[in-house]
Amino acid sequence: MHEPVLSIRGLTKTYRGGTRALDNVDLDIRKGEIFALLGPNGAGKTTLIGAVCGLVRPTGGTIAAFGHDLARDWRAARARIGLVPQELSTDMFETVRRAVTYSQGLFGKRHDPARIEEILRGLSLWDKRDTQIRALSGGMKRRVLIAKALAHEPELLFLDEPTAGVDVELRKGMWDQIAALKERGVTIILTTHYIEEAEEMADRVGIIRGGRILMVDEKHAMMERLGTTEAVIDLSEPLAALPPAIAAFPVELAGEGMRLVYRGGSGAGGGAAEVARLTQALTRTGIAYTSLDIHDSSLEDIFVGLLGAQEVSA
Ligand SMILES: Nc1ncnc2c1ncn2[C@@H]1O[C@H](COP(=O)(O)OP(=O)(O)OP(=O)(O)O)[C@@H](O)[C@H]1O
Repeated sequence: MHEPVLSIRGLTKTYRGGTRALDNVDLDIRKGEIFALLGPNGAGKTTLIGAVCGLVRPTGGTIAAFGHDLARDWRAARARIGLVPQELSTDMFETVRRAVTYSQGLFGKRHDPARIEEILRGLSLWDKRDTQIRALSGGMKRRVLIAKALAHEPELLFLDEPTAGVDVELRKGMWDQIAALKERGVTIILTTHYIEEAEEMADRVGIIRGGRILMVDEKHAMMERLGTTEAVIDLSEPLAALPPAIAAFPVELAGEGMRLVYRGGSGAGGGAAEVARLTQALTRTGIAYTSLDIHDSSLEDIFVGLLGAQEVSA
């Protein structure tokens, strides 16, 4: 495997007052991937990003980015990292172009107006280049944040809740922009509590809660390993009991004998393939059915199952 672009070991952060926001976090990020860090409010996502971007001073552990130890060689690493924070805190009276130009110079890059034009055009902000940021819509302000983060051409980009509170259309637009960055070879770490976002975008998913990483895996592997398939089969005639050939499947009889409910793992051997075998067994046993409805659990179901429904909606 390639050397990871980011390598975190034993990272711990205890805030003054005693809140342990990160608790012995180990994480490796691969070059070119989109990694989604998924967790409920207060899980430690922003603290983790802050520690890598030099905004939060860790209490313990090490962080290496592009082979540079952050504690010793911060500037060299930071120059290759971009951060899109949750909110714009400064620059309100600056024009879009001046704010992005300022960001370009922050980490030692030379002023490159052509590159700034390219970034602003790519984010549909070129028409607004001479507008003060305070006069922009919320969606445009978010795009300014992305433009600022891209101005010094980072190879690793953090997006902290990139689509929190934005409408569906804008969210899809953001996803397209993030996908385009990946195409250009940028490694992306995004935090979100929209599971749909992780499901749509991520190559790998890490689940964090209470400052601890509970699980890291390829999104597809996670869905396959932890996912389930449910099928509801409406029968033509009520059944008093399940014949043995049917009872061998993970099924239950419901709806006063008029309905079969299948629940199985969605991984290899289970899921749709097993439901197909079940329907064959029904036909062989002479049990007729009128409808079949099958669906796989989503990443959301898995997430809720892991964390508990209350926490996810918190
Ligand atoms: N500056 C601070 N001082 C003290 N405690 C803090 C500080 N910043 C964060 N915390 C606490 O650390 C924990 C983790 O917070 P963090 O903002 O990293 O979580 P998060 O996963 O980003 O949450 P959200 O999804 O709500 O943004 C929380 O309990 C929070 O209250």
